[in-house]
Amino acid sequence: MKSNNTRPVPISYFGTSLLAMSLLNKGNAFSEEERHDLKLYGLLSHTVETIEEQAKRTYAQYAQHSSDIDKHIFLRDLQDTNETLFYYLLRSHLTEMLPIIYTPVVGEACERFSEIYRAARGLFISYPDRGRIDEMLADVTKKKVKVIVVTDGERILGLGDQGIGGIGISIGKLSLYTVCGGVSPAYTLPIVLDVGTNNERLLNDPLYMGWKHPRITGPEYEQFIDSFVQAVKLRWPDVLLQFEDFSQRNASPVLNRYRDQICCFNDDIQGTATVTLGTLIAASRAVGEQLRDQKIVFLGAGAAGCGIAEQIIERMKLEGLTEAEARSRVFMVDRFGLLTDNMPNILDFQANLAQKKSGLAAWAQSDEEISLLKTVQNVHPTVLIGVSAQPGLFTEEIVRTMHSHCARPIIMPLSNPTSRVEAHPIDLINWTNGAAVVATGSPFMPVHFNGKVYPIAQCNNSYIFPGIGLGVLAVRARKVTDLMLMAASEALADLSPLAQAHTGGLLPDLKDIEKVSRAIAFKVSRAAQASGAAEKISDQDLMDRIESNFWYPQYRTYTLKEK
Ligand SMILES: O=C([O-])CC(=O)C(=O)O
Ligand SMILES: [Mg+2]
Repeated sequence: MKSNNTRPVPISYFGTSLLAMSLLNKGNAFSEEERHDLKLYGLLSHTVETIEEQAKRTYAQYAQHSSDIDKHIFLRDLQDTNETLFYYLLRSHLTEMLPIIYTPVVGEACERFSEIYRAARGLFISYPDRGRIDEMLADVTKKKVKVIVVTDGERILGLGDQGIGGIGISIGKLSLYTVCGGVSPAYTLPIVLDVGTNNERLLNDPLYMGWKHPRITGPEYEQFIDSFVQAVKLRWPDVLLQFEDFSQRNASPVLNRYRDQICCFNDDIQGTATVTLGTLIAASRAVGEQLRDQKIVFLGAGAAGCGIAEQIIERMKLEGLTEAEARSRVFMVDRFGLLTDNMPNILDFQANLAQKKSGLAAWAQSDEEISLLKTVQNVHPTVLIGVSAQPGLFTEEIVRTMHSHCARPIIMPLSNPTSRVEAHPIDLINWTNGAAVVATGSPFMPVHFNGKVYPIAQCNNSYIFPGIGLGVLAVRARKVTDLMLMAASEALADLSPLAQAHTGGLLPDLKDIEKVSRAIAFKVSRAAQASGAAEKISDQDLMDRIESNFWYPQYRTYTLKEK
């Protein structure tokens, strides 16, 4: 690990209040000199420890918990006590602990938020307090907030409305900004907008800690979101604002309203699209083709699915197809069947993705809804993507049918968490006799089949947003443009072991995630400059900026600030 700036940091906290500051606390790692200077004598036991020693003890404590949710609670406690140690531990056991602090276990933590609640973290901005948002933002003691993840908790992963429990996902995502993308935890802020909940279980739960009221909607909701965004702009004009897990109904309108007003993106629409596109470019290369050669069927035509589809179409155009050619290769199926232009109630963001019924062959001409199976039987897709949040819908029949027309089908059941996955990788590998190229949204163990080991790529936004954050911070980008997202996909695809060397995983190993984030940050920054969203600087300066922005979990030396 390289090192952060090593100069002693003057701080104004000492004694018990210093130990209570999770960003500054070092526990028994405070040196003799610091103990003296910062009035810690007697508050700590004799032995001065290194972070390695502390991490050994902490890992042993972690390992004593048998359930995943208890492990999650333990790690969150550590995060609230000593953030440097938390990130040190996480970084040392990333593959093991990422699923605990993030997808899938974070889903359960959101569902059970009020039950497992320990200590305050982040900001809760509730609708009844709408007149005081400026004041609430002023209560944040962090001097510089550079990345915010905000949710209104209405569509947490595939788990629906979790009310204020949604802040769990904001916390989890920001932990990844730090451990994967080197964004200092001192610069991050999780926020939940409490606009009520329609989850009956929460409304009837005496322990629920949020505003017990049905969700506000329509103009009241819009006005509230607007007050929030304007207050953020005023308080932290250069912040990167990540919208997370808003409902399908609100995600696109909110993004469209604010994407030119503040540096922001929607992780579920754009982050998912970016990582999926990167994975698909890599998968196409792995089977010796380009993306333009693929025929793609989606199950799930929500904001996330349509966001991915549009990004794929943009890329196919860059690879030389016309818009019409690209659109003719992408098919969206949702619970009403294949999306066609004669259907009533097509949503705005779906309209351009509906196939022209008149342009399809006889199989699509009856008035009945066209099922996923029927679509696969007739379209002969080479790529199948699941973003339906409905488990098990990629059935054996569908997968075998797909494989009968395509030697190396690319199959991506992306729904999260694990309980929502459209098919399990082991089945996909079995049903296709080992031929499928598989990527999932949640983490899965490698599959052993016929004496071979198949690593399962986790096509999750976590490959992308930390790198985007690092890049945006490095060049202080004013916007997140489509060009920047496209650059992030390409950077990821270029690092695919399977595409490069025809062996190994489709996506880079998690142990290389810092390298991946740096590479993405570099290309994203370049694209920001090319889009006019950031000042131009030389490659060397850019690399220096990325490196100097990268925070490592190491203790700094403190001295008491002179009054
Ligand atoms: O958090 C994840 O694992 C991916 C994501 O954004 C979602 O499913 O909403
Ligand atoms: Mg999400």
